[in-house]
Amino acid sequence: MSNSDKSGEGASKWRDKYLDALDQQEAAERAYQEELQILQRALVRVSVAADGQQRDLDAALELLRSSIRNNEKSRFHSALKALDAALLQFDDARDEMSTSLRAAMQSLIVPLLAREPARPLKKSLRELAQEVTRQGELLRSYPELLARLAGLQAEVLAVEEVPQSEKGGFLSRLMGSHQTSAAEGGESTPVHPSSDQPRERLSSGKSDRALFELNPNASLRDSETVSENMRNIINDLLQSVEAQALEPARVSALQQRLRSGITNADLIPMLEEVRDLVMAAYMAATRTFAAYLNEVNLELADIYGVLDAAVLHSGDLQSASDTMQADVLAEFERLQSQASEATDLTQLKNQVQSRLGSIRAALNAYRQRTSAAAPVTEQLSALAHRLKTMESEARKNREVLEEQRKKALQDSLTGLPNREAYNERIALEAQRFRRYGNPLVLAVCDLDYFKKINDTLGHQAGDRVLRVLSSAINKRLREVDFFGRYGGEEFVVIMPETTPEQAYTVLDKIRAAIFKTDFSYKDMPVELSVSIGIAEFRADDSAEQVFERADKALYEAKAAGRNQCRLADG
Ligand SMILES: Nc1nc2c(ncn2[C@@H]2O[C@H](COP(=O)(O)OP(=O)(O)OP(=O)(O)O)[C@@H](O)[C@H]2O)c(=O)[nH]1
Repeated sequence: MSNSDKSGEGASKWRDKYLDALDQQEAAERAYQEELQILQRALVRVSVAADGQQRDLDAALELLRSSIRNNEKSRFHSALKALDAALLQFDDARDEMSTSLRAAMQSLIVPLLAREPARPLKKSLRELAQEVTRQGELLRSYPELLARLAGLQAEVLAVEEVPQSEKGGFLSRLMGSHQTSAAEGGESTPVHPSSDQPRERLSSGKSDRALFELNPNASLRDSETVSENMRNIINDLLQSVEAQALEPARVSALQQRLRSGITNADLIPMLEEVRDLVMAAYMAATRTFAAYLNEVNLELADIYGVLDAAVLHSGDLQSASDTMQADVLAEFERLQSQASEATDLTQLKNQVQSRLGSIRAALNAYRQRTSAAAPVTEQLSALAHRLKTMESEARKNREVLEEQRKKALQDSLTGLPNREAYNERIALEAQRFRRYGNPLVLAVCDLDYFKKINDTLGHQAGDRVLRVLSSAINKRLREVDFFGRYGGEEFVVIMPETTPEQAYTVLDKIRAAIFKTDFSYKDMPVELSVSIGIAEFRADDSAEQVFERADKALYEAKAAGRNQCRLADG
């Protein structure tokens, strides 16, 4: 190849390379322009969304938008600088605002706490104060925090206005009454914090908390409708109650309320009602099943009686079988001895044939004697087999049922009877008290400063404290006393045949013993103490009224410094 050919080839290679590079450059340019446009559009949208927060910020955002719209590069840079400064200012202003909002919220909560509201209300207020400290930096959390504060404030103030006689029992307010009033049951009556029904006020205060427990990201606007998912779950629960044909009117009223759409404000009172219905349905189903098992047991006992008699009457079958076995064995023995004595094969063959004939005859005789009775015997043995299976199934069912019942009435953390078990027992004891008038005492115990234990050592330590405390109290009470976990760090003691003074002596000893207990968690000593409120049953008292008095005495014990017992006022 000549030199000029070589240089022509080299030039064309370089041209191709140059054209390729040019194509790549153009493609990169196009991509860059597209990305730039996307960024500009996004910037404009964000700036529109951020409008209206603050005047300086709005002006900086408008400057930025117009520089983008008119494609003015130099203005774009100065607009970015102005925006930066406005944002810093805005941040400071927002911090200031959240600090002053936080202070304002706390200054609203403190006077409410100073009014010494009932313990559950006090708890809710304290929790709210903590949440304000925790979440107070987020301006968007204020609508929810304010709604909670408004609800609690209404409760505190309204409780003070409602005369004692109209308040209803603490228990019924806390647990939710089993009977709903016409207003409560009304189709679309929204349950609002400002409602003047004491139970509803309390429930709605709890609603907010419970909602957050269900979904920490939940928005708590009372007027928001509840999600379809949640409505379906409630509906499923109602259907399971409906299947038990229990309180059909109440169930269909709830279903109708659900269909017409419920808001967050309605949710918790409704869930409380559904919970009561489901519990009642479960208990009713348990009772029905237990009654059925009882009937099966009685029937089994009857059938066994009949079988026993049949076995007695089948004595002749047994003797037929014995005769047949004896005949067959005798024939075999004869066969054996003849076989050993036989001198030739033909003789042996004849002897075997004759003996086999005898065995066949014995078997035939047995078959004839038993053939008449055979169907009855087979039926009896099939029946016995079926009965055995039924009996073992019934026993298993009984065990499962017993297990379920135990679980439903037991607190899983401490193994103590739970609030449902307390409800059953207190109703029984109150009935006995009304009939016989023997002294009956109810005490409410509450661990002191439990929150501090949880906060400093963690929930696991708290749980261990609850278990230790439960067994420490339980082992010091009599068999006839009832000791259960009412909820959280609160326990209840029912002491039948006991005067308040006797109860005081026993419980104060227990209190002192707990205070002396050396408890430590991971080598850290933890001081434990309890406060106890004690109240006796008086004529015409309901269990709720006595609970309320005991709880009030407990509150006084707490206020007087904790680690003490207090008798409710006469
Ligand atoms: N570890 C644990 N903590 C629980 C349980 N149930 C409730 N608690 C906590 O118990 C604490 C109760 O706190 P508070 O009502 O403020 O009562 P306290 O700190 O004992 O204060 P006083 O009763 O006034 O002496 C809360 O922090 C609850 O979270 C539980 O099952 N396990």
